[in-house]
Amino acid sequence: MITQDGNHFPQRASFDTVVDMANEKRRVLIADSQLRSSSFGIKSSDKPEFSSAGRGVLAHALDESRFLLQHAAAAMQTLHEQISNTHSMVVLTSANGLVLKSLGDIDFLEKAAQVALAPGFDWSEKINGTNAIGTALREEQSMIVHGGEHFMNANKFLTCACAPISDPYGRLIGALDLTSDYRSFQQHTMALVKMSVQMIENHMFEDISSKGVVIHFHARAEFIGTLVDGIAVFSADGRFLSANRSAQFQLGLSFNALSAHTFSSLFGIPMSRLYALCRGTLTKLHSLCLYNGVTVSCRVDITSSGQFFTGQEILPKPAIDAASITREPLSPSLTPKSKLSTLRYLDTGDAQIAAVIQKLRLVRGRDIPIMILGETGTGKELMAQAIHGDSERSSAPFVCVNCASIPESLIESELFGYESGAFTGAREKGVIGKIQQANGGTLFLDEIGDMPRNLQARLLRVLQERRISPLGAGREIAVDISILCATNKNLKEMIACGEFRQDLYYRLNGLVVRLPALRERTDFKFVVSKIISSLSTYSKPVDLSDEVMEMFQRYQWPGNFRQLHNLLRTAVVMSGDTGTIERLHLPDDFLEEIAVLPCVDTFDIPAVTGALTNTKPAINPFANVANVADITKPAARLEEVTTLAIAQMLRQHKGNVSSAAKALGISRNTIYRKKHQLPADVWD
Ligand SMILES: Nc1ncnc2c1ncn2[C@@H]1O[C@H](COP(=O)(O)OP(=O)(O)OP(=O)(O)O)[C@@H](O)[C@H]1O
Repeated sequence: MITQDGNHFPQRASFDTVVDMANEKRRVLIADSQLRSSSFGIKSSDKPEFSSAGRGVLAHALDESRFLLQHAAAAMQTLHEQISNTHSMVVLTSANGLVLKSLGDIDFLEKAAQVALAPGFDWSEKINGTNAIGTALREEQSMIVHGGEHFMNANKFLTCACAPISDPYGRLIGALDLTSDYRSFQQHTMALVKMSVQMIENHMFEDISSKGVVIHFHARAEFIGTLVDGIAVFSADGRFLSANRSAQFQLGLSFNALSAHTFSSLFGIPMSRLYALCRGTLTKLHSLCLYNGVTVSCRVDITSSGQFFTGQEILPKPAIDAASITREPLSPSLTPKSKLSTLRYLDTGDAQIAAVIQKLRLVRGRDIPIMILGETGTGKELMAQAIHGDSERSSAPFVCVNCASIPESLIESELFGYESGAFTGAREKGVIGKIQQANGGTLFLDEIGDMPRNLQARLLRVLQERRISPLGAGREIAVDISILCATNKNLKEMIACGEFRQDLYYRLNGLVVRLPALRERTDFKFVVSKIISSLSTYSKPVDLSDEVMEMFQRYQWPGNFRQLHNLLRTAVVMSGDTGTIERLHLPDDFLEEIAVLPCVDTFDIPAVTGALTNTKPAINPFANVANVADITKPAARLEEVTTLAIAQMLRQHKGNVSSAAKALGISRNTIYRKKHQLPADVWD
């Protein structure tokens, strides 16, 4: 028998025997780790070396871990909410043990700061000796390290449970850890961490699902679509691509062992038979027999284009999708020409978006550089992917360079690449730069406004001459790329201040399109329902209560789609089987912000008023605030409105934070967070 951790146990071991073996195994692993720690030259009395890795290293690690961070955010938040007020912290690290993100209780955060659980600190065994993060990463299995089991005395007040995280290709990419004061040790902590890791790993399948045939399976049909759903992905011709933890567990094979298998060797039928079985019945469950004799229920996700989906996409599926699936044979040999437009997926009923898509279609195939403008999270990158997906270049690479997240010192080598020995520390074989990687396809320069000034000239040359010279190469390489870029900065202002080259600007802006902010979109309700249905594909449909929809429409969504997506992801999980997202499923910080907004009948929000006419106004927290007229100007920004309301209430309560917070229905912390923005007279 193989557990979900990959541990091997004899088939007929009793439960007690299994527990004893697990404990014994943990003791052995801790003892091994203690020996390793000594061999690293660390002493238990040493003060931990808690010098932060530095902004450059952290920025690089954050950039490299974007995929992990993106998929871990919601699970971390949910775990954090589950353990709030238990003096604990949730910590996400890279595969090297560098803390990328931590969430925790304020009181414990202060204590934890002394042992540096903040981003940028290194918890590998080499630095910290035996500890759950370092040891779990070293052993590639979940670990509890409790109190005195920590190698360093300074860490002995902690109890930590950590589980490693693998990407859909079976590569270790990080770890999730829950750390508390050792006195608050809970038996179920490890289970919570493992469940969160399973959520993160399953969520990552969104990204790989478009690359193959996705099989969801479980011996119990009702578990399909839940956390323990087995997910395995195969290429169109049946080669194994990926499997989540539950699939590995059910199949009794590790990721590496599965790599030698095919669909038919595991599920007992050839791929062509699967296609025939699924024709016209994609949502139906099929019964298949695994190679080990276990019968499982399966659901298969396949798209008409020979590409496949998990149902987790955020984009609407056009009605013809389903129809063509039932009509056409699901043959892997379909040519890219039958591919549905990806731009069309983004056209969800907003007039501004429709106009943008129309313009983009007019320049399709002309390799005209396109500049996408819009606030953060408005979908610029998604639009860039859609432009590429609709172009003749769609079978070649789409390479994204985020100019803001690459440290300035690395951006040149990242873009242009280098040859072996180009500089000290360069990799032996050299590195192919992103521009060359995009050859034949599309290079997307995200956050172009953050491109360092000295590299702007080099980039301009590439755009003019379509040639690059990698560092240390002494030769030029021709490249054939289509250029897209995006920014939320005002490049014209940057040009006026001398921060952005005018000639580069004109090279990049063959066509400029601006994406509307979420609050301006007239298809708001539609996109909300689309996102919800993508998030709740496997459970029963989820709705928003009228009250929540009213709040959503009143809110300004400074983080746009990204913020909406994250909020809904957690809300869908929290709403469980109730089928409706209610106020109690929304995060406190959102409720606090919405509480200080005037209700809809006092505010004129252009894009949503039409949709709001029949909605119930929320209780207006401004009812007691003097001088409401100041803050109800349509142009007032969310941040200003919030600050002004807090200032007015503080004046009214003579600087008493508790009373003002109570009157506004927000927490004292929210007021303290805004302290630096408040005028001095509010405290008098
Ligand atoms: N039309 C849409 N419908 C649903 N979700 C969307 C839509 N557009 C974007 N998203 C989601 O919102 C998130 C942010 O999108 P994206 O990264 O494309 O935005 P961006 O404008 O490039 O952000 P930034 O400026 O911060 O880089 C992603 O998770 C994306 O899937």
